[in-house]
Amino acid sequence: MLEITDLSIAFRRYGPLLTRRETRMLGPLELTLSRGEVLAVVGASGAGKSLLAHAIFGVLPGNAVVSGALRLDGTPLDAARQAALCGRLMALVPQSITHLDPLVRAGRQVGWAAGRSGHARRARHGLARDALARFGLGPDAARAYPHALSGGMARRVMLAMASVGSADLIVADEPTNGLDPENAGRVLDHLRSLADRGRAVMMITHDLTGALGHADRVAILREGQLVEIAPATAFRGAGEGLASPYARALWQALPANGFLVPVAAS
Ligand SMILES: Nc1ncnc2c1ncn2[C@@H]1O[C@H](COP(=O)(O)OP(=O)(O)OP(=O)(O)O)[C@@H](O)[C@H]1O
Ligand code: NI
Repeated sequence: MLEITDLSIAFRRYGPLLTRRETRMLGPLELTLSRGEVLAVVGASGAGKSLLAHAIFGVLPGNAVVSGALRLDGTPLDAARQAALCGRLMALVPQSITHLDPLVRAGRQVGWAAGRSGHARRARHGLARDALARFGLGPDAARAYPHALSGGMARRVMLAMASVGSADLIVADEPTNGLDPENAGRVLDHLRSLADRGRAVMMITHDLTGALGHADRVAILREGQLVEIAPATAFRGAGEGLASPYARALWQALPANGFLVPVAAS
């Protein structure tokens, strides 16, 4: 469904005497995402995970220089199409909870998202209520303004917004940050069920263990480079099924695998 070819992102900086420099932060990389699939994107802080998400939605800052090609269902995904499809055919769960409108009650914002995705006005309220309930939020949360929500509650409101419509492509940037294990499990299960119903899900996370139980494939980013894309089933044993030393080191460093210090990483 989504094809990313030769994608690079650099940032323009101005140096002394009006010199201009570009620093590459991501890529070049290739990535595909199919319907029915959960692709986890894993990497350390600063690896470029959010940049990848923002490139797909066309919401990078003005000093970003993007090259490469994105295609959605075989058609180029250019800026006009990104703007037209965002919140309809494709939905982003942003990493930062500041994306909620501070002046609007949470339930109403989920209702707006339902409206943007094409639902009739009279259906929005019920859809918003159901979407919030899926993530364990009741009427009190729906009535609250964002400042009165905890970080984890705000994140669940954003998840409800992204899943209230019928987006075919859902990109969730750190969807379980700030959530307790029960709610985190609920979120991962719901993302999995969206894929099982034929959507394509990209799940960005620091949490390799949480991702493995729910993802089909895992893409590993390191300092802007795509180190490896491995099936989730390759993360077992001593990581013999993984091609790169870095992926093996990440796997071996997990608590369940004995906290091996990733000395082998290169
Ligand atoms: N507007 C910007 N201008 C310059 N550099 C930027 C900008 N936005 C991001 N970067 C740089 O790009 C790199 C990747 O950032 P990104 O937000 O994608 O990381 P991340 O993998 O999502 O990290 P985290 O897990 O902390 O969210 C970082 O080094 C960051 O400093
Ligand atoms: Ni990020």
